[in-house]
Amino acid sequence: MRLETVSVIGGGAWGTALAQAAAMAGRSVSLVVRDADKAARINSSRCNEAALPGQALSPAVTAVAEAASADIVILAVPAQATRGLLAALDPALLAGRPVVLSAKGLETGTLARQSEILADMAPDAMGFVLSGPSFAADVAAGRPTAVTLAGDDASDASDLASALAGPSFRPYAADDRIGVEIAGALKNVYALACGAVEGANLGASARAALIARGYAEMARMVTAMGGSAHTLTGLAGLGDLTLTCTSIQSRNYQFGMALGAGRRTGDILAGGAALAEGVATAPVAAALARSLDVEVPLIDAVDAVITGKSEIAAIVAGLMSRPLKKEH
Ligand SMILES: NC(=O)C1=CN([C@@H]2O[C@H](COP(=O)(O)OP(=O)(O)OC[C@H]3O[C@@H](n4cnc5c(N)ncnc54)[C@H](OP(=O)(O)O)[C@@H]3O)[C@@H](O)[C@H]2O)C=CC1
Ligand SMILES: O=C(CO)COP(=O)(O)O
Repeated sequence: MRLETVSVIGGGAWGTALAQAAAMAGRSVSLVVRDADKAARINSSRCNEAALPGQALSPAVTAVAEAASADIVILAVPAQATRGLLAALDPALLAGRPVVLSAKGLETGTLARQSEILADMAPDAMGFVLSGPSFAADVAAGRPTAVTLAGDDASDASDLASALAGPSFRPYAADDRIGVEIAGALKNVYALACGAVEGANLGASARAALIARGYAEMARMVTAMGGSAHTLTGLAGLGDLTLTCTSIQSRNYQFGMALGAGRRTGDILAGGAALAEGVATAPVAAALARSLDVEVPLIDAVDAVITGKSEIAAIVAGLMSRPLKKEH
């Protein structure tokens, strides 16, 4: 497999950071943004000011407004935009190529994982998923970061990991796409909950309990979907859950803090909140769990708060008064 050139589609924070990481790995990179003026501004200023203010871009990154053929395609748009993006792309750009899905979320309506959307829309593409503890600003600045890169074929995943690995970006190859995708989608839901704990001033002990019980829920979901709970011991599971559920830098955590302070989802969104994927994913994850008959009280709680069905105080009282049971 030739793995020299990379096309990153999506010029937000994560697309820009992944373009920078691929450039630092020695690849020649096109960063596909939605309009030509923005591409020109990025190329002349050598910075994507809207996405990663002040971050200088490697000379190996060129912004373009139209996707062209590349050896590796990386999709970095919000999870709800992936299907529409794929529908608009020339199938020849994807057929037989490694396509790396980097969005963390489940699709509204279909309950689909990102790799299921790819299989629907571009069945001839080779789907990989990339996830793990990695804030865009850290990756782009060259701070040490490690992620999981999973594909059906472990040897292809290793080749791709080698092509994208740089001095500060370390992808570990894996073969459990389901586990990696569910972990990446659900950690955002638990980050909303942990942010709400902070916003409602419920204490660090409550937040740690939430992380541990969230991890247990995640394991039930991954297993029910045919993934491996072992995947959760790695970067995409424990790693990203820890990062996102404890850091105010996380947009999901910030959104949760606003909920915890008593604000409504609609008001937070109307105020121009940054993308928080857990907001769309929580109701989908709750529906998915119901369809699989998996017990997920924390996901249900986040869903209830986000959709305005319940108040945080009532939810906490409800969770704390559930019948006592064995931990495992
Ligand atoms: N930021 C981070 O630290 C990380 C983010 N991720 C994941 O990456 C995904 C993207 O997040 P992030 O980049 O941070 O979000 P941003 O909000 O920073 O950027 C989203 C980008 O997607 C573009 N976009 C939206 N819809 C389309 C579309 N239909 N076609 C083309 N481009 C589109 C937007 O373009 P425009 O600017 O024109 O509106 C925008 O540039 C999310 O799933 C997130 O969970 C994963 C790891 C880390
Ligand atoms: O996924 C991320 C870090 O791994 C980014 O988290 P947020 O989208 O919550 O900022």
